[in-house]
Amino acid sequence: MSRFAANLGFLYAHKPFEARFAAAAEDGFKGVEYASPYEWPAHVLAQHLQEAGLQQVLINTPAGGADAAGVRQAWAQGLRGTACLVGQEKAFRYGVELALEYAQALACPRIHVMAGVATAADAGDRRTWLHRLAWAAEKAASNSQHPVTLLLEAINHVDMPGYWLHTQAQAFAALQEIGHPHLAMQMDFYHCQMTEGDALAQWQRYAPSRLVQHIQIAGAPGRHEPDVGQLPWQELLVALDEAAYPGWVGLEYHPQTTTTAGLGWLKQLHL
Ligand SMILES: O=C(O)C(=O)[C@@H](O)CO
Ligand SMILES: [Mg+2]
Repeated sequence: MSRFAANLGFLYAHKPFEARFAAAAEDGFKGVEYASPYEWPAHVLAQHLQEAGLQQVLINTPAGGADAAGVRQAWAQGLRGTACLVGQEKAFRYGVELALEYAQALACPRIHVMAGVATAADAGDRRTWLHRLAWAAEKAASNSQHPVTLLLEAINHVDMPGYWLHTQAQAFAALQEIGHPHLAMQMDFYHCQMTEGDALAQWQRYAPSRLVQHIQIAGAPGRHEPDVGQLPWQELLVALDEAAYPGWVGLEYHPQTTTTAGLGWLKQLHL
């Protein structure tokens, strides 16, 4: 299962977080991703990765907060990133710098930069978003020991109402406008299917640009295993092969029963 990564925020959810690394390795995964490493010291997570023989393939910037306590509370407070929120300059910069520190400690090459949810108090601003992404990309590029690629992910409004970045077209236009080699696209086929209705067509539209550098997958609707629902998951995996997609596919779904029992769709691929 060389290119499939277990999302430890979603999979093995019945186990304590620390135990999910070994569980993923036992199921044959070589890579893991999770949105928020910030509840644990980076060296503790690095130890879990090393003991389980896993690579960290993706983390997110914090959901919000301009200091350590703020970062820990942000998700529960309903924050989902700060990049487009005008009033959140300090939190945005703090979050990017913290994410870069964690990425280096975990040898993680990709960071998803969360855009934020528009509110009545802060509606979000495209120019602010683009300007901050350009600043963050320069930061990500400037660490010669561990350069990182920053990713933009469109998230659907059923799961995350008001999320600023919700279409592939928005992400693609921003990337073209900024044109920075350390900025790329994270295409989550579940969100794609929920918002645009045709994940395969979206993949075919954006694949030639080579800007899609991380993929996530779940069945739609429902966000269970890819073979539950209408997602054309087999055609999508064939299309990734045809395009020689070199990256990871993160399994970001809520298993219907247990994670291991629900891996039949993957095992049948004989990887
Ligand atoms: O919700 C998703 O989809 C993600 O990939 C997360 O990173 C956002 O929390
Ligand atoms: Mg996702």
